[in-house]
Amino acid sequence: MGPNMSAYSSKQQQAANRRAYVTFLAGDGDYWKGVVGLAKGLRKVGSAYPLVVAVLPDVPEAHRRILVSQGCVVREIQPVYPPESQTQFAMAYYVINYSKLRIWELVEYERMVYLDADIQVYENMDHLFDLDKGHLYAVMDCFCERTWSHTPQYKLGYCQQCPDKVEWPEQELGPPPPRYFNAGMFVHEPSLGTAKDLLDALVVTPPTPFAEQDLLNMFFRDVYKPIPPAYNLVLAMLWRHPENVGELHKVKAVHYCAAGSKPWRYTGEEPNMEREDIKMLVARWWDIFNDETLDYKAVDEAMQPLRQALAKAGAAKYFPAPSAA
Ligand SMILES: O=c1ccn([C@@H]2O[C@H](COP(=O)(O)OP(=O)(O)O[C@H]3O[C@H](CO)[C@H](O)[C@H](O)[C@H]3O)[C@@H](O)[C@H]2O)c(=O)[nH]1
Ligand SMILES: O[C@H]1[C@H](O)[C@@H](O)[C@H](O)[C@@H](O)[C@H]1O
Ligand SMILES: [Mn+2]
Repeated sequence: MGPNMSAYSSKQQQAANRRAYVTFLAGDGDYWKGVVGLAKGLRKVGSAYPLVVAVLPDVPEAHRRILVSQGCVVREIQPVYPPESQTQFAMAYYVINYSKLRIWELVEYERMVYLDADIQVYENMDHLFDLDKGHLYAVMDCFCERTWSHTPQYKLGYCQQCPDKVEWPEQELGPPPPRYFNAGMFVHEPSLGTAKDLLDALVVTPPTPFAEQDLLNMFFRDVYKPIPPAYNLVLAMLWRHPENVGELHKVKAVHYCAAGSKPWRYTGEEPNMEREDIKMLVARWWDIFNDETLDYKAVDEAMQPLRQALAKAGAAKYFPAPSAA
């Protein structure tokens, strides 16, 4: 390798070092299992970038140690609280998700892909880091589940996934609601300026049922760019809008967000949970979680620069993660 080439690749390397997946972990419950599953899933698809876990102070030391032993980069963040209000969140615990706003403060990274702990990645999606800067990329949500029952969309049976099926009554309600993303997955650029603006916006914005998801939708309205549902398959899409899902085996990331679908709590009892596709997706999650060959080994770390270089050169498919072999 000539001197120019090595200078080039070290520059590439520096850029790669400033990219990471990031997830969020709060409390001493069982969501750490989701994070472990995600870390192993990212390894299985040969992702070139680390998984940062933004943890709240209430995550026990024992859980943090498990995450580190799985190769995660653990970063403690301080909780963020919304202004006081009588708001009923769609799920009572959504209030803790305001702390997700802290991930804009992780400025040692220039580009991050945020993933909820209840997401599993089944296909490599490292190319998301190459998208044009200046936008927030995420998948459009679906308004058809009961969690949306407080909204005019739900009451009318209007969903942005099929806007022509039930027409929005523009005469009565004005223009249709702007495109709305699910905040379980998005591509963002950390920035202290944006982080401050988000926290300032929070102070003057009354809390609403979908907590930080609503706030992020308002804040990024003008720079939001939708990406295909395959990057964050909200499970309800399977029974609400199957025509928008495409082939299940081509889906890159599955979001186990429907009531009763978290794999580590799955009983099959809630509505739709007895579906064959759901059972298959839950089993697929467990296969990865239980696969010891996907456990982190320090040798993976040593391979990272090589994997990144090959991924850049488009050779990722010829070079699967060694642990997945
Ligand atoms: O006790 C908990 C609860 C949640 N989380 C973290 O918070 C994330 C969000 O919680 P859920 O995945 O249970 O929430 P949903 O997917 O049902 O909710 C959706 O709406 C939320 C509104 O607050 C968020 O925007 C969330 O990212 C979006 O996918 C989890 O994945 C996990 O990363 C924890 O660590 N511990
Ligand atoms: O964030 C929520 C959550 O993930 C719900 O489970 C889903 O029904 C909604 O569509 C979504 O907006
Ligand atoms: Mn989720």
